[in-house]
Amino acid sequence: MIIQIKNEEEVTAILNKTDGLVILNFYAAWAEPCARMNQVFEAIAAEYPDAATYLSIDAEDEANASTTEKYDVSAVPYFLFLKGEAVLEQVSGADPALLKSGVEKHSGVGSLNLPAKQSTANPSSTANGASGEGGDEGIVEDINVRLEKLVSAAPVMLFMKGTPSQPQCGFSRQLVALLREREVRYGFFNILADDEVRQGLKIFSDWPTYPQLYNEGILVGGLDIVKEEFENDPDFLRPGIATPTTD
Ligand SMILES: N[C@@H](CCC(=O)N[C@@H](CS)C(=O)NCC(=O)O)C(=O)O
Repeated sequence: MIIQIKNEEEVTAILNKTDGLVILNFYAAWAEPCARMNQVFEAIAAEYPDAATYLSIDAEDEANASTTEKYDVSAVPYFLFLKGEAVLEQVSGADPALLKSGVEKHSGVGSLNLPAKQSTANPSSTANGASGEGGDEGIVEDINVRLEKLVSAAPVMLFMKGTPSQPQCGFSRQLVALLREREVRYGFFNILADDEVRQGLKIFSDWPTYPQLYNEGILVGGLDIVKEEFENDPDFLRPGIATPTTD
C-alpha cells in the first residue's frame, strides 16, 4: 500500500510511529519519468508490502513545500530511504533497479527472497559498504557496481559538494547555476555525504576533483569542461533532458 502524503505533519507522524524503513517518493505529475517510477514504486510495494512504509509526495503541491525543502528535493523523481531522522539512501532519477535494490538492502527482504534473476546491474545487499561486511575484494567490487549504477541513475548526473540548493563549494555552485540557466534536468549526488563514493569515483573515472558531470553514464568533466561544452554547443545536454519514450 502507498500512502499519498498531504503535508509535512503526516510525514513526521509516520516517521515517529515506525522504527522501520520509510520510503518517500517525490514526484511531479507532469513528468513522464515520474509516471514510470510511480508504477515501479507500486510494483515494489506490492511485491514487498511489509518491507517498508511507502509514501508518495507531489513535490509541486504547495502543501508539501516544507517537506521538499526539508529534504532538499530539487529534481524528480527522487526517492529517500529513511529510518526515523536518518537518511539511509537517496535515489535520484528514474532507475528502477537502484530503487529495488535499495528496498532489498535496507529492509533485508533481498536476503530472504531475492529473485535469482538478479543481474549484474543489481548490487548485492552490502553494496554501500555501510555494514562493513565482506572482505576487501567484495567491497571493491561492490563500490564499482554501485558507481556504475550511480553515474547513470539519471540521464544527466551531477556529483557535487553539497546539494543544488546548498552547494558547499564554489565550483559546484557555479555548475549548478550553469545547469539551471540552461534548464538542464539532472539527478545529483552529494559526495560530501558519502566518502566511499567521493574517493571511489575519482578512481573509477580517473578524475580527481568535483563537481563531476555525467551524460548517459559517461563522464563529461568538471566545471571548466562543461563550460566549454556549452560555449561550443548551446544545446549540449539537451538530448539528455528530452522526455524518454521507451514504449
Ligand atoms: N577546475 C576544476 C575545479 C574543481 C576542483 O578543483 N575541485 C576540488 C575542490 S572543490 C576538489 O574536488 N578536490 C577533491 C576533493 O575535495 O575530494 C573544475 O573544472 O571542476
